[in-house]
Amino acid sequence: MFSLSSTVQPQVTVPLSHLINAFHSPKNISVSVNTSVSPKQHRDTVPEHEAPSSEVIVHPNLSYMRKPFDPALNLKDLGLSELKIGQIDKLVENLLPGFYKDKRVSSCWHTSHISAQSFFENKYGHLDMFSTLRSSSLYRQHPKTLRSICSDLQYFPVFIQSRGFKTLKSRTRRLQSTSERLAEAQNIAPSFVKGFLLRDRGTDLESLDKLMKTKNIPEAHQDAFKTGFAEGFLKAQALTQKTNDSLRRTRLILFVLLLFGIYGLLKNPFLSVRFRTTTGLDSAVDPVQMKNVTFEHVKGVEEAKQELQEVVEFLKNPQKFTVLGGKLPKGILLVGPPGTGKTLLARAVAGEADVPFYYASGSEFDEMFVGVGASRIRNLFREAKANAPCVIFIDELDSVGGKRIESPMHPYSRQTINQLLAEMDGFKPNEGVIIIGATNFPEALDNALIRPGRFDMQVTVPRPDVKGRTEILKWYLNKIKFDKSVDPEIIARGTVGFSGAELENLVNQAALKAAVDGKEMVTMKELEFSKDKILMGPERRSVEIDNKNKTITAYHESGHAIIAYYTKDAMPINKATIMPRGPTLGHVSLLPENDRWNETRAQLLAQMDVSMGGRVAEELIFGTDHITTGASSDFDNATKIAKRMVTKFGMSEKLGVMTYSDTGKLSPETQSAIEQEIRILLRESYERAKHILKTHAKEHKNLAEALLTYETLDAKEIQIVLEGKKLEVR
Ligand SMILES: Nc1ncnc2c1ncn2[C@@H]1O[C@H](COP(=O)(O)OP(=O)(O)OP(=O)(O)O)[C@@H](O)[C@H]1O
Ligand SMILES: [Zn+2]
Repeated sequence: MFSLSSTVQPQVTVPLSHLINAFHSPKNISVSVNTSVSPKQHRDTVPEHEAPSSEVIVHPNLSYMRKPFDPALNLKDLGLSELKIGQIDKLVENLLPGFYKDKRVSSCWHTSHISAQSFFENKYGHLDMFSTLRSSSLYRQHPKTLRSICSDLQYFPVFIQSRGFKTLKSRTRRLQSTSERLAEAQNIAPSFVKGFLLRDRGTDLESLDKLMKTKNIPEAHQDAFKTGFAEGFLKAQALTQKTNDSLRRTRLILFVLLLFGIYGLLKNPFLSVRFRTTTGLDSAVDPVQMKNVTFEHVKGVEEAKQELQEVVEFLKNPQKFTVLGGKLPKGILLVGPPGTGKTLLARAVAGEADVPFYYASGSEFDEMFVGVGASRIRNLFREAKANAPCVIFIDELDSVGGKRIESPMHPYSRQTINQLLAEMDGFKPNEGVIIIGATNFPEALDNALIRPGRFDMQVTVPRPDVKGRTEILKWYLNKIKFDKSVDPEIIARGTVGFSGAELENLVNQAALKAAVDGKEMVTMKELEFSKDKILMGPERRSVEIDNKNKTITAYHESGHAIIAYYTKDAMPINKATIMPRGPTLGHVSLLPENDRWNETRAQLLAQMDVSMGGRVAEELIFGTDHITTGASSDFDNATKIAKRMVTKFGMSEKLGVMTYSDTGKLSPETQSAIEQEIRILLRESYERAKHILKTHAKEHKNLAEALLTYETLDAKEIQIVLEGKKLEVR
């Protein structure tokens, strides 16, 4: 493996400004108002209502609803943004005499009980007349005249900044003005506030008539002026209607929620507990019928399945078992690493016996409130007993039944454990309730829990062996489309230590990769790809590696490969690549023929030699001055093996068949003897690797060149190159 040391690791950096732009540009494009209001200011201002300006409409649910941005609707330019509602009334009254009276009455209008200054306000609230004015046809006909009217209006005594940034201060100031206050009052404030806000409205305006006269709007155009207003009105009306509808809806929802809250409070003063109790418990005591999951679905854990088989028989017919006086365990503890199928097994037990399955996670019972965890346990068991025979499954049993000292973090854990113990003691073996607990740390469990009569049967669910992994891979491969050439066993051999869940993920990722690449079927290539991805992190195709580093990596990796190929006890090669992945620039993967339960001295030495191959290659090809940092993890690996050989496996003649566990506590002589032995093993290994690479210099060169051309070579291709044959062009 050619590992990247942190000093040379190239980093992909995204300039901060790009990020900022990426986050902000959409907002900036759509609207300029309020984007820079800080969250605090939001909090301070949201209970009130944002003055309806032409761009932003704020709902009480605090979400901003924006009309699509229309650059033509810029009130500020017109000088109309600072207009009072009373002024609008006058304007309309003058422009369209009788307009209010004649207007069609919408079916859902409602009477305000606080009278506003005009009928229009009472009925429609505050409208932004001037945006509608601008969008009307009149504006297009008389842009100049209208603009000057508007600029006159600007000098009316109102001090409202309706665009730009909003501050708390400007907000308060705005509240003292009238038109927006009205709008706010109508939209969100309760009626007594409305009364208060409306009291001091005072608007005495010059009539628009006068204005029109001073601005000399010709007679003939006054009709058009009015029509323009009418058009604008209708548009604005529709908009207000929409806003009001949604406001009403939100208010209704809030009201209902409030009612619920009050009801809860009346029923139980400890509101939060009650809420959590009911919701949490309901979910805990809902049984799931697990007919569809059977032992057939759980692969690679044959022993566990066999042990659980008798539990299934018992659940099918509890009486039959107890007639003879035999006792079945009440509780079964499934012990194993995460993702090995413990939950699946428990479900399969219920499914096989065709009984209800109650699932609960230990962490659900861990409560800050007194008695809640315990009462959940009580409810769970009550439900289960009523529906026996059944299976109760408690995942993460250690988080409820752990040996905890009472800590402030888990104040009532003791109570919860005691409740669990009491419940388990409280029913008879033939009642037909089986409790299955799962844990990754059996040693963390409270001793009281594993006494006879409680969780007294332990079933280990280990990580699958190569046979188990093959079965699991086959099982999940059968759910996707895969090529005939796929050999699950090869993948299984390369995935030592994978759990069932990880293997499922591997197959899934391969399927995704095939889909992304537009393939019709999953092949070995995708499976290998996703295996490497899970083992080593994603490929880093975007990383630009210069030719010099590529060449070094190619020789380094072929060094490993050549040693592996020509050393008798080394594992067979599976693949060599110079594709950067995770923290590495390239790697060679070897595949044990089988899971190795034991390793011989020769095998360990061979592993060390293969590790040395990378650095030796660099030294031989580029010279001592040009060796790189890329071999550090190789040396780690080799040193670990050598150390274990000396201190654990009794494989050093000098130190004999003895183990040395805590090397720090040994005498200085012994320590230095151990160091000496490790050093010798490593040096000899280095020399062996050098010898092989010198002998096969030609093959080494060929392989490195093939890697530079093809980036990745599989076992067969490596063999072809090393036999001196030509690779087929891919
Ligand atoms: N042996 C297996 N056979 C088939 N599928 C498996 C196996 N092990 C795990 N899986 C798959 O992985 C998923 C997760 O496994 P499961 O939740 O049963 O693991 P677990 O041991 O309960 O893990 P945890 O300890 O994290 O709760 C399962 O739903 C299943 O799809
Ligand atoms: Zn290496």
